[in-house]
Amino acid sequence: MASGIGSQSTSTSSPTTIDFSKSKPRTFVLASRASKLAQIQTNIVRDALEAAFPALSFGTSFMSTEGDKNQSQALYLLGGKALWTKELEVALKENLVDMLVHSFKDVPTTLPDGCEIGAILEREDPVDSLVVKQGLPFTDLVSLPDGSVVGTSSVRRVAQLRRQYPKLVFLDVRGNLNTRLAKLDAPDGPYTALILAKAGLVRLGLGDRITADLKGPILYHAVSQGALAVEIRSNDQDARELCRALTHPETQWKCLAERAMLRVLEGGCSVPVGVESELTEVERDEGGLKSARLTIFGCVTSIDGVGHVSHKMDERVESAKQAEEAGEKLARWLRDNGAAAILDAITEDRQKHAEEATT
Ligand SMILES: NCc1[nH]cc(CCC(=O)O)c1CC(=O)O
Repeated sequence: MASGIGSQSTSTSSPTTIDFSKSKPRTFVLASRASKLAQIQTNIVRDALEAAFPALSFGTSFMSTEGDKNQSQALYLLGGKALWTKELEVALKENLVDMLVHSFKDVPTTLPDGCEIGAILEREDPVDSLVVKQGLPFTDLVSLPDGSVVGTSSVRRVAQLRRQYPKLVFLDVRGNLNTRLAKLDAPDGPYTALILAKAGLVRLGLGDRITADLKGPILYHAVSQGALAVEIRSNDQDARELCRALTHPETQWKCLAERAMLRVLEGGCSVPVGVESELTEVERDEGGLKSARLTIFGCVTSIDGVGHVSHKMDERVESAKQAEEAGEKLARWLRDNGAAAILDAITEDRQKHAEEATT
């Protein structure tokens, strides 16, 4: 019998009618990256599963991914690969684990064959936050002195902020959140401030480090930022059934619309695409979310911050699929109105760097 942490799951059957009370006991192993944030997020999902299915048992397993190991190369150049998910997906497919817990924004818009998103949990506040070095008096981006060094490894943040704050200097900063904050506060360190996702700080109990929240039009957040997703094997009916109970439909509709936009723009996790979405006039029935008005804003910015295309759409949607279609439509508008040229230039630049690195 499978039991304990990191144990191999032995159940491979997929019953057509699921009756967990009668089926053989099976421990569902949840897995994620090994960072403190990833572990906290995995525990959030495990707690939710235990609360919903008290008769079942759940274990956890943590591993490091390429994104954790490769701390030297700029994320911009590593862009487009499944940096934070690939090793985990291999373990999932080999039945070593059963459910992967991801920050949804780190999940590529196309999943490997045999894997699917089973659950999308309620989103934390998706905005980015400014975190100023301990002891400094600055309260927002405007108050930072000329030449201040702002740490972030995200091309989206750099591109959007360069446009509006040419006085600031942007510098890569890598490592998990605690490492980054230690680099920020180091007395002789270069950084005056960092830009970090609010959700990660809040989940780590570091919300008191937030100096200011940044949202549009100053900074549009990343696709799916702030939401957790659970990835499962497509043939694991039991896991799918469990996951269904965890999904927060409003978050699902918004995040799927945002991801559909990104997929059409053919960007990975590290392209300068910003988004904000909202559901209003929400109608519900016994089946859950029935219809809502989806307002979705999307933008694509060139790396130097000079080129910028944005658009906002508003549509009545009656399913997750229709929300995705709205996201796709927004992406096509952006592509046809200048985003294609910006993204092509980035692809070319990445290829140039890759060639230089190998010759
Ligand atoms: N790989 C970075 C990453 N992926 C998810 C989060 C934060 C949590 C979230 O967006 O759900 C972060 C840290 C950050 O961007 O500051």
